[in-house]
Amino acid sequence: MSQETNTLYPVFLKVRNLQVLIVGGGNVALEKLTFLTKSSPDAVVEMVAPYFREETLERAKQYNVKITKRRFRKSMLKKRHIVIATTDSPKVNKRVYELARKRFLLCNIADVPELCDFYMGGIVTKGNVKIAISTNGKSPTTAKRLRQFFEEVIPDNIDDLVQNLNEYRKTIKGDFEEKVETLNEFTKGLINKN
Ligand SMILES: C[C@@]1(CC(=O)O)C2=NC(=C\c3[nH]c(c(CCC(=O)O)c3CC(=O)O)Cc3[nH]c(c(CC(=O)O)c3CCC(=O)O)/C=C3\N/C(=C\2)[C@@H](CCC(=O)O)[C@]3(C)CC(=O)O)/[C@H]1CCC(=O)O
Ligand SMILES: NC(=O)c1ccc[n+]([C@@H]2O[C@H](COP(=O)([O-])OP(=O)(O)OC[C@H]3O[C@@H](n4cnc5c(N)ncnc54)[C@H](O)[C@@H]3O)[C@@H](O)[C@H]2O)c1
Repeated sequence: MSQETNTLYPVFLKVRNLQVLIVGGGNVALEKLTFLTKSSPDAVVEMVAPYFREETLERAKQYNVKITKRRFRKSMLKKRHIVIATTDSPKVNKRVYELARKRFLLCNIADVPELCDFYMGGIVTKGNVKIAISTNGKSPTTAKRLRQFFEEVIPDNIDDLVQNLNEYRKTIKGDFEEKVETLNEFTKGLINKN
């Protein structure tokens, strides 16, 4: 039996430097906006839809998200890096996807894996440490449960280790290779109990 492998390549985007458009303002839009801003409160986002849920408007206000109350238009893809479509019209979602592809924009049609250039993942954040989880689009529920599991088991003070090593690395003398060796020697006990 051949085992499937996840070949997606994860990256950690500086969304404060990117222009993100969310098409739609309903339940799914709120869910995507919530996870996006939870992980990246500094994301630069605009939302376009004729109708917005009250909770979406509240969340948007909290995170300086620009609200545009009208139907999606092609011109709204100008000067955009990423577009996420969440409308209840498969036709509109498909159009967003096709226009985005033409412009080489990264596109996610929420909950429609075949119309996604990337997937949103489960995300665990502890200070400077962030873990992103994907099930290759196969089981969002598993991604959510794994996220909850790692939120529990990763100690809140994991960031102290990062901060301390960041300080320590500034004090080490020597060339690049010596520094790498010192840092590796210093931390090897973290994974090898012997
Ligand atoms: C991780 C997370 C992030 C986020 O949403 O930002 C995320 N989905 C989450 C939850 C969730 N979504 C759904 C359920 C109900 C259970 C279920 O239906 O399975 C639950 C669970 C729940 O809510 O309990 C519905 C759903 N989602 C997709 C489909 C279509 C399909 O699978 O074919 C359907 C069916 C729609 C329908 O019935 O029509 C598809 C996608 N959802 C993804 C991401 C991408 C793959 C991620 C991966 O590789 O694992 C992908 C491919 C595209 C995308 O949307 O990016 C977030 C958890 C965040 C957290 O808690 O930390
Ligand atoms: N609610 C869920 O949890 C859920 C789960 C799985 C699948 N879905 C599916 O996802 C889709 C969206 O669900 P929802 O609950 O967010 O719907 P919703 O009715 O809450 O929101 C739909 C949004 O799309 C907007 N919209 C419609 N036409 C538009 C256009 N031309 N341009 C811009 N925006 C437009 C509406 O104004 C509204 O803001 C539906 O097809 C639904 O069946 C929803």
